[in-house]
Amino acid sequence: MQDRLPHEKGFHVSWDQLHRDARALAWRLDGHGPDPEGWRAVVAITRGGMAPAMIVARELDIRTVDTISVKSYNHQTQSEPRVIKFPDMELMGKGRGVLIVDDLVDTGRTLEVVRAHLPEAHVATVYAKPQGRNQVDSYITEVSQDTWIFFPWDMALQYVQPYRGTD
Ligand SMILES: O=P(O)(O)OC[C@H]1O[C@H](OP(=O)(O)OP(=O)(O)O)[C@H](O)[C@@H]1O
Ligand code: HPA
Ligand SMILES: [Mg+2]
Repeated sequence: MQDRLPHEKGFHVSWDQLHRDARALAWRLDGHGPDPEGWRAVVAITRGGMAPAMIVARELDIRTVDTISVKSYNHQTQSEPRVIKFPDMELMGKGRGVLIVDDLVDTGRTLEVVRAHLPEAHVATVYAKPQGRNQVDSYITEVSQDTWIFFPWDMALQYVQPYRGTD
């Protein structure tokens, strides 16, 4: 993470906001599957995609939920991202009718690798940055490239000094 920071701006997402945005994503996807019976499975990109994927699967009544895991770093040196855990590929096929869900797209490198294995799947993220936006079929909110998105699972409530400090 060190090499991704500092970003100029921070976009802090609460659990409540994430829930609303993931629901909005589900509603947007409803009825837009390639087949009349609707989306047949959700594949979450671990780990950040798991919370939004659960919310999307719940809203759209999809019971087949699987995961894909992509490793971008080898110890501390950056390497080509590769899949280290696949979903059930017999079930997923080329991805037709499958929703791939992640929390966000940044550079798009993660999605590029995932798409190569499930080329017919629909890729949906809750948030998107411009550099990776063309790797995503559906998203809810765009933030600028120099914004770091802070997710609720990476944050905690803590005391802050009043704006007008006391001496
Ligand atoms: O578009 P990219 O530049 O590839 O970045 C986006 C990916 O990076 C983050 O995951 P990360 O690899 O940090 O793992 P995590 O989900 O386990 O936190 C995020 O959850 C996306 O999956
Ligand atoms: O903006 C971000 N926030 C959290 N994780 C990330 N992984 C890549 N970009 C981001
Ligand atoms: Mg991730």
